[in-house]
Amino acid sequence: MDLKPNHTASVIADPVPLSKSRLGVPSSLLPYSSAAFSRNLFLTVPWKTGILDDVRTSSWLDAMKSSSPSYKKTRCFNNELISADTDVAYHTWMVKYPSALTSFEQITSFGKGKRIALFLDYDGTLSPIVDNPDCAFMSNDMRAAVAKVAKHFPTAIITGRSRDKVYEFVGLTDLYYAGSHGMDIMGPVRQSSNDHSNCITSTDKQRKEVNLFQPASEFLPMIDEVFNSLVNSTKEIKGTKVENNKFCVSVHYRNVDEKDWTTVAKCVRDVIRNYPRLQLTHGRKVLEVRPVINWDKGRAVTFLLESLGLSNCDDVLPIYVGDDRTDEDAFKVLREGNRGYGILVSSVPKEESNADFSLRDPQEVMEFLKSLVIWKKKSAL
Ligand SMILES: O=P(O)(O)OC[C@H]1O[C@H](O[C@H]2O[C@H](CO)[C@@H](O)[C@H](O)[C@H]2O)[C@H](O)[C@@H](O)[C@@H]1O
Repeated sequence: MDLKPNHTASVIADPVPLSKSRLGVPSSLLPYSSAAFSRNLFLTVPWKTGILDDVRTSSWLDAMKSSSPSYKKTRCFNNELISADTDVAYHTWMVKYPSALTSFEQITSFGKGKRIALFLDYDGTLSPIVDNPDCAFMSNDMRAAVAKVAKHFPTAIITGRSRDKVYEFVGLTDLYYAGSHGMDIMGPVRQSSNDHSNCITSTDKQRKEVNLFQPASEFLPMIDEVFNSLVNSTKEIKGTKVENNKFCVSVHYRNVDEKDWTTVAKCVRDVIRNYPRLQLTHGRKVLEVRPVINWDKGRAVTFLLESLGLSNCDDVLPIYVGDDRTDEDAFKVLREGNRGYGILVSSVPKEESNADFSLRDPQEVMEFLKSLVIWKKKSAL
């Protein structure tokens, strides 16, 4: 792994045991699952009422625990520790979500004569999961692969991180970036994007004209306030890290002793109970506080396709690669109406996904990106 010098970040696999709930999360805790979509961007969250709070906290804990290893790690494979049981389960799971590498011909034969648009998640997809979120560097090889693929296909990174932070990690200019789970999009200038309020024309770091779309801009002061409260309320819990992702806040508990997870959950609950317009979602050992608006990574994909002039075209094949629960919104958008392919990155079996294919880890993601470039070059001959 080609990590930046002076940082020794160990790569972590996040086995999620299969359970009755979807992707290991009680369905009530999935993003937007209990929320009715309103006509505008704002949603109501019926479960945020006082009497349910204690129950909620224990559900939060269930969800937090569901992302921790529950079986013995026995063997090393591809830099990851996995169990023999998981290995069998993984191969069974792959029948439903076949490898995008072994299915490469199927993907490209469908993509023949079509314009491919690529959407890539960052953490766990382009960079391995590591203990310290500030050290989640992508390798130089991966950076080169992303740079090459972006020369051949319109490519966007869609991440839960702040847009500035992910740009700092990726450092490539030929891409589009959507931060804060799609709530902060810097994309190409297109007339159609102007239909959206909160969309302004701006310039990027290269002084190129771009469209900036921030549907949750009014939440900025609230998010800052909540970030400060969470930093303060969790400061005594060893290992907690609170990250300001501009339009959302991440509370990491990866490095917190499991006996203190209840305390983390309580701190978050106690802060957000004062903010009915904020909601909680779960990621990989992280609690994420975000505005209650009808916007997610799926909406960001639709928005970017529109901005690129690639929506409602039969000759376009969007491909989204991601590893997390929030990526399911994007997989769903592509699955509905057979618009494109979703590829779930996971080295362990997960529950039902809207993805079509899988890749084991960022290394395989890189192979997939390289294969796309080779295929594109060959088909141009
Ligand atoms: O949408 P993504 O690009 O996948 O971002 C989701 C969250 O990723 C980061 O946290 C995760 O990766 C960290 C580094 O490997 C890891 O330490 C943490 O446990 C993971 O949850 C990021 O720090 C979050 O802000 C993002 O929301």
